[in-house]
Formats: sequence, C-alpha cells, structure tokens
Amino acid sequence: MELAPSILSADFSRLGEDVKQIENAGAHLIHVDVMDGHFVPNISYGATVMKSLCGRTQMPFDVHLMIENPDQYIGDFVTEQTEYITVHQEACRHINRTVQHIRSMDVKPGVAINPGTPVSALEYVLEDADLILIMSVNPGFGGQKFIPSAIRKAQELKGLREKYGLDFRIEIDGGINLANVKTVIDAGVEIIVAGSSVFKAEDVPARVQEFLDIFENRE
Ligand SMILES: O=C(CO)[C@@H](O)[C@H](O)COP(=O)(O)O
Repeated sequence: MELAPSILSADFSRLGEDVKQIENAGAHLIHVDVMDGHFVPNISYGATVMKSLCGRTQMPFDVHLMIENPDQYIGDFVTEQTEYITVHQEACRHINRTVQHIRSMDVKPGVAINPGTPVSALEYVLEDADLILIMSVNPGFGGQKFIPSAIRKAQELKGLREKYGLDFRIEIDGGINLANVKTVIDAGVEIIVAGSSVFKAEDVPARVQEFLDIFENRE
C-alpha cells in the first residue's frame, strides 16, 4: 500500500515545506495533478512547479495529466524522480501509442478513467500499463465527494488482473478519507491519492500516520 498525497490541496506559497512535511511523516509518492482548463474545467500548474520540487524531496513523482494532447507534454514531466505518468483514456486518440511513448522515456505508464468511463474501455491497454487510476470524483477539483461506483471498478480491475495474470497497480483518486479508505483497499486498490484529507488536516503528519496505520492493519 502506498499513500500519494495530492499537492493540489497544498499551500503553494510554501510548497517545498508542505512536501517535506508529508515526506517526513512517511508518505510514499507525490501526486502531481496537471490540469489544462480544456480536458477539465480548471487550470492547476505545469512541469515548472513539479520540477521545483526535484531534490527538495526524495519522494517519486506520480504525475496525473488531466490534459488534452498529452503526447505533446509528456517529455516535460520526465525527470529522475518521475515514477509514473498517467494519461486519461478519454484524452488519448491512440492510447497504446501514448503508453508506449511514456515507457520509451523510462517512466512507468498509467491510464486513468473518469467516473463515467467503464473498465471495459481499458481492456486492450491493461497489459501495457503499469498503473490504472480510477477517478472517484469528476476530475478538476479537490475536496469533492467520493463516487461509490469506483469500488466496483476496483473489484473488476482486480478480477481482470488475476484472470489475465497481469501486474498493473490499481490507484484511486478523489474524495478519499479515513472513513472510506478501508473499503477501497478491500476492493483491491494499492495506491491511495488523498488531497484535502491530508493537506487540509489540522495536524498533517498525524493524518499521514493515520492513513499508514490503516494500511498496516490491512496488510
Ligand atoms: O485529480 C484530482 C482532482 O481532479 C485529485 O487528485 C484531487 O486533487 C484529490 O483531492 P481530494 O478529493 O482528495 O481532495
């Protein structure tokens, strides 16, 4: 199990400190939400902000591109710290080519699906991806309410992974908190993205620890 706090909910005026704080508390990855105002109705930040964190933390980057034309920008997000680059199935005309493009840059490719997209849309890309990201809110904003159908998707993906002997990891993103995280873990999720429930907590390190304690009891 890994915790990937989303810096979308961090305080950008002190991003380096916020990231260091979650790293010291034991978080595993930094989730980097990139939004273009086209694929999603919000603009967040780009590669320059992400790269400003290189070396300020040892945590790997888990990049989530919520953008049109991701192929055009993938190269900008490749750094020595970039572990995953995830693109949306809905944003890619040639998803297989995009996944191969990410892999050719020595980064693990991920594919995300929106709440309205069925798992079946991923059928022919599961064997090429290292990560499948289930959106459990409509992408674009932090602090939204969890959409429960994401649980069925995780169960379905876990079943397909077993059936075909594949080894992609299952990640969930949106509306995750201490109350629902056990349910998504039981459904098969292995990487938990959490934005507001981590960065908006009164005691951020304690909140990270609470997630880690739940992980430990589930493993
Ligand atoms: O990709 C997104 C939103 O589009 C997420 O990564 C959110 O930033 C998660 O925030 P919370 O729902 O956990 O507050």
